[in-house]
Amino acid sequence: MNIALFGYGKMGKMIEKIAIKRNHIIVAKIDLDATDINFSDIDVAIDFSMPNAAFGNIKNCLEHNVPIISGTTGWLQDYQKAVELCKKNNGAFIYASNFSLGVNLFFELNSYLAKLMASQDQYSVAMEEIHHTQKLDAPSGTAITLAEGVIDNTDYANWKLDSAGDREIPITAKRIADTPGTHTVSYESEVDSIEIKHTAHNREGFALGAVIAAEWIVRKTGVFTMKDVLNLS
Ligand SMILES: NC(=O)C1=CN([C@@H]2O[C@H](COP(=O)(O)OP(=O)(O)OC[C@H]3O[C@@H](n4cnc5c(N)ncnc54)[C@H](O)[C@@H]3O)[C@@H](O)[C@H]2O)C=CC1
Ligand SMILES: O=C(O)C1=N[C@H](C(=O)O)C[C@H](O)C1
Repeated sequence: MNIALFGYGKMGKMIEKIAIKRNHIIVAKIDLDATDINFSDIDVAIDFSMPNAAFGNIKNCLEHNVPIISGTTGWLQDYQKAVELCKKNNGAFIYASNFSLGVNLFFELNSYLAKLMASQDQYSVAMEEIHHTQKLDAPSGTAITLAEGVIDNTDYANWKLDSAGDREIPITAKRIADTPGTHTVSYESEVDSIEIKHTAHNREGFALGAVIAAEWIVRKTGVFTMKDVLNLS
């Protein structure tokens, strides 16, 4: 498969390694706004760029009939516009806040635990995410997806960075050098705590998941999620 990388930073480079190992060809590495991209060569594009660049890259690919996988976080105010563009162009698009298999299993576990806790008013929920110091957005996209998993299954209505009011999930974001991504969901009562935690040891899981999603989406049309790719529920 001919793959174009939008964003050639920490993730772009890791995806390149894994894609080549899986016998794909990297036909373009776009690391800044570019106007001279040869879209006719590209079977699928993978975007791990920056919050202010992702939507433009997704739009560009969809308007040139190139399926696009995006893992960039911090641009979700434009997600619905991307969905509309995909439908209008009869294209193919996946956004995931986290492409690793482990985190996608963790999302399922989080939703299941939230369902169990929905009727247990003595517990209150909180989340913590820890990432490297270069991360631009907070809270992480993964923490937002985890919060949405709780909101969908309980009477929590919203999430908030740091302190939170009634029926709001507080998310703490910590930045510690060289931390690929650690997420904890905890339920506290007066007498005990329940915690679930996912720790990424490196970026390989994110990159492998993105390449698997790119392999999966070719010749499909529609807006998909990692649940579709991994056949979860
Ligand atoms: N969904 C997932 O599984 C994961 C998502 N991420 C997200 O992916 C994004 C990238 O992460 P990293 O590679 O660690 O960041 P990075 O900062 O190492 O790389 C981003 C690259 O994007 C480039 N860039 C800037 N403007 C661009 C444009 N208009 N078009 C193309 N490239 C452009 C920058 O020059 C930079 O090299 C972040 O939003 C991060 O939160 C990171 C890891 C996993
Ligand atoms: O910026 C990162 O590094 C990561 N970003 C994603 C997020 O915001 O959840 C996924 C992963 O945790 C690494």
